[in-house]
Amino acid sequence: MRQYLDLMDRILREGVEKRDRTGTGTRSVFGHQMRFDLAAGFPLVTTKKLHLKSIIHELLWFLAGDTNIAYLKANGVGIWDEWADQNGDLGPVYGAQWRSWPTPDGGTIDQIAQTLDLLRRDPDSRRIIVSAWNPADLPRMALAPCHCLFQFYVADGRLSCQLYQRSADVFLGVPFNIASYALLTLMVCQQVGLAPGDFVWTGGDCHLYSDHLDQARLQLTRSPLPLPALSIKRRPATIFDYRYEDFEVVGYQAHPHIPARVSK
Ligand SMILES: Nc1nc(=O)c2c([nH]1)NC[C@@H]1CN(c3ccc(C(=O)N[C@@H](CCC(=O)O)C(=O)O)cc3)CN21
Ligand SMILES: O=c1ccn([C@H]2C[C@H](O)[C@@H](COP(=O)(O)O)O2)c(=O)[nH]1
Repeated sequence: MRQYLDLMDRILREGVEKRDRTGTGTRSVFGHQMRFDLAAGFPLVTTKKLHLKSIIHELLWFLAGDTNIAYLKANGVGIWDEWADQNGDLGPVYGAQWRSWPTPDGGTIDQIAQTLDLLRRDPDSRRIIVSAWNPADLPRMALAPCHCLFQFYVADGRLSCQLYQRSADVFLGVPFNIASYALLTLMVCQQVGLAPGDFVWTGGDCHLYSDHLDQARLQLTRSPLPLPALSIKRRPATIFDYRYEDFEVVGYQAHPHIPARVSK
């Protein structure tokens, strides 16, 4: 994961100080791209230990179209707690937009089902896109989508995915976001019968919060370890039928975890 260390290093060297919505303050660069060959290993950060558990459950929760934290809490995942209301609701965030984007006539669009259908029918299409950025719904969302648009691409029997992330908490959020989309791409590969290609991460406002700078510097003193592999133990009937137990990370070696405060 040299790519990830390079991004932190770039922000520390070139980043400008920038105030932000949360009041914490950041160092920020605008526009950055990283590429991960999914055939070369699963891109899970090795310079601090990450728990794939939260990442897997969050992705299954998005795919289920769920926007209430009850499922996450039931599985010991607390990453969305701070943003939920008294009933656990987050408003029409990722899951709602992915699975039931509202149409003007009162219907809904299942962007995930359409994406799998399009990948099978017309893999050369340049329109295989899922967008969570729904301006009409933004006022009702607890947090505007950060990973807001992704596109699939098929060439030489390999499936690639590119994400546009408009706002990137590089220390806490980005390791989650990379692993999550890498996992989603492997699941889609399995479903449509393609080999894994690249995951391309494109960031807009890429920032380190001012209370993450020491943690970032500590991480930069560490050497990346070989990437683990991600094994999917079963081929479920559809993209919506995966369970937590279907996934296993094999050979994950990592430096110790580095705690950090999340800005709200
Ligand atoms: N400021 C901010 N950064 C984010 O990354 C972020 C938000 N807000 N709001 C919405 C979601 C929630 N996300 C989060 C929230 C917390 C952690 C976090 O605390 N991670 C810890 C371990 C948590 C765990 O596995 O239970 C870490 O050390 O990675 C990560 C992503 C990503 N998003
Ligand atoms: O998946 C996620 C979700 C959120 N973030 C970060 C990026 C920002 O630090 C905040 C969102 O604040 P905005 O003012 O709405 O940009 O959360 C992330 O990195 N990944």
